Amino acid sequence: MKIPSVLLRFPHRYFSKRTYFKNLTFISRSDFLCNESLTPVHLHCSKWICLSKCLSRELCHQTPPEQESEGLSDREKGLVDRLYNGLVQGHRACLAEAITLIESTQTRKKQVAQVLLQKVLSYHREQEKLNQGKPLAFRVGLSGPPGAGKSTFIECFGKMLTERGHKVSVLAVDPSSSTSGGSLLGDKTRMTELSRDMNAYIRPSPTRGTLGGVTRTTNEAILLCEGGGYNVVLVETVGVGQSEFAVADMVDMFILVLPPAGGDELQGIKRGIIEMADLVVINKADGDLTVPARRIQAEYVSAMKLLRKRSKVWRPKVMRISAKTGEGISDMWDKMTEFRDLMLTSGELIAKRRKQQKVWMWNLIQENMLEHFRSHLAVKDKIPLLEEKVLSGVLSPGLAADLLLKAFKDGL
Ligand SMILES: Nc1nc2c(ncn2[C@@H]2O[C@H](COP(=O)(O)OP(=O)(O)OP(=O)(O)O)[C@@H](O)[C@H]2O)c(=O)[nH]1
Repeated sequence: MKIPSVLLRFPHRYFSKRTYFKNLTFISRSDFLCNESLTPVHLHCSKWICLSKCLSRELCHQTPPEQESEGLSDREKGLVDRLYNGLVQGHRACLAEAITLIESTQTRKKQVAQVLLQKVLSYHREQEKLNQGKPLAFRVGLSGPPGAGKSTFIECFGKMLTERGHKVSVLAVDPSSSTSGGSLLGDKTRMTELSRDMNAYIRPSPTRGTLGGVTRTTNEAILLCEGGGYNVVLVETVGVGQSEFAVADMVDMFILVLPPAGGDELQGIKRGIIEMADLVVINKADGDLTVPARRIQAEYVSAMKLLRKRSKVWRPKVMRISAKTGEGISDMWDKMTEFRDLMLTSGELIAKRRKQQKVWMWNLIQENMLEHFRSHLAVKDKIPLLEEKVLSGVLSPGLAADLLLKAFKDGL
């Protein structure tokens, strides 16, 4: 059954009792009237009709998510149900617990987490169908060197969005935290006001060490945040490693935040990151830094003209903002929504997300295969010995790899 032009709306744009109407689906009155099969009406006002979620599930012919929990114990099923229900009702504590579950490295917990994720995915699919196939949330990657003002920016930007009725989640990707023992990002003390805002959720760094692990949990955390009703998901990463390349592969729009500093001070920033940016913002364009900010903006505008075109409908832009005074932040959001709308109407956004799903799948395969290889009985004991021989120059890396791969294949 096809429902024409079903719209998901932020209820509080139309009604004042925000919490009461949360998670209800609104369709326009004309669409309601031309579809005889839609009967259970919970609420009705001049322009919009409200349907309950259970009705929308029936309409989408989804497999009941209950079927996905086969194989779990009653306790585990109870946990999945509790987290799922809490999540879709927008409880932050359940979202936090669900993300902790997907970050777990224990095999059993990983299985439970996957069941929860499947349920959230089914919920997503049905909500997106009701939204005419349009994504429910805007996924934005944010990167920049330490000290560029990312947290000051997120605090200011996030507050502006929540005041406008959006729900914002901030996820920090920081693989360095596991090696250095300290976290560069995701520290809630850096965004004190936003972390107290009930319509914002800030998640500290993932705890799994490898970039692959972090990528996986961040991708899954994005889905959970969206399931929790967050319609703007910011993924923050520090722009001096590999993580921002991974983040660019999970978001709709990638933004680079730079300080008004010249080439020498930005040596840590890799050229590749600039190529990936859909928007470059020069922060701290206030006071004495206004003039240097203007100069850097002009430099980036001309440099970016030389970059390969990645989209048919969008040329990367360079803007000036001040996270301290808030100047330019609203214009920046306008540019971001312009980007999203153009990408959506041209079909590029959906194509990008599809491609990202494939990249994600292969990343997971790569990560798991390597883990499987390293722990396989046929090679596990040989690895240290062959590594030693490569280090001492007795064996070439190529030959050592061939020997290990052969042992692995023979042992399958
Ligand atoms: N003048 C001015 N200073 C700013 C602005 N934004 C941030 N700062 C200052 O720049 C410094 C670094 O800001 P942060 O927001 O901590 O920068 P960050 O990119 O999150 O840095 P890390 O926490 O090191 O990753 C702080 O002293 C801020 O007060 C701005 O718009 N104008």
